[in-house]
Amino acid sequence: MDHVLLSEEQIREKIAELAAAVAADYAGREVLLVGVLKGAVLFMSDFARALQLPTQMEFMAVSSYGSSTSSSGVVRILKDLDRDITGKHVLVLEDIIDSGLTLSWLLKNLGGRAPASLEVCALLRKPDAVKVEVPVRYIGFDIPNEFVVGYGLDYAERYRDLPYIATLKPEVYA
Ligand SMILES: O=P(O)(O)OC[C@H]1O[C@H](OP(=O)(O)OP(=O)(O)O)[C@H](O)[C@@H]1O
Ligand code: HPA
Ligand SMILES: [Mg+2]
Repeated sequence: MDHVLLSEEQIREKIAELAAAVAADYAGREVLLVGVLKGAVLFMSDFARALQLPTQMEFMAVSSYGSSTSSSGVVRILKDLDRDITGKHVLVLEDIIDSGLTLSWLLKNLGGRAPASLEVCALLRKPDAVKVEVPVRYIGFDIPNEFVVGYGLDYAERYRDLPYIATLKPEVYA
């Protein structure tokens, strides 16, 4: 680990803010949260509890990084949604937008399934790494273009369990 970028408390406060914004915007509607596995699993679990609205949860697993620190650009569906989202208000929960390739692909894919609405809530975004612009309604933190781990984010499947977000020493992946 290099240094802690976002503490447990900073993450908790930000999730409360995001959940309040979503609750205000979606009042009176039922939201279908779609978590993108595996990275978004901790975010999904904390966000769903903070959100004071009736929600349902679905998960989709896609992978473009494998054990590398840069996106291959090739997105594979490892697990699809279990049900139809036609007519649903879908809010996609992502842990991070790095190149934007995963989300851009996912939004096209989900958009083709006729949801009533489709928005994104991402905890982290790296503005300097973006290769494709993706329309994102809710953003937690803009972070520097460094590889980060923790709070769901992995390097070669490790560190997802950390309760905070930290940068990884470059020599670990160089
Ligand atoms: O904007 P991008 O450059 O596409 O990167 C973001 C995506 O990469 C990570 O997933 P990963 O493929 O590592 O799968 P994982 O969540 O199972 O770790 C992350 O969880 C996002 O889904
Ligand atoms: O910085 C990152 N860390 C972990 N996983 C990731 N997937 C995209 N960017 C990252
Ligand atoms: Mg990963």
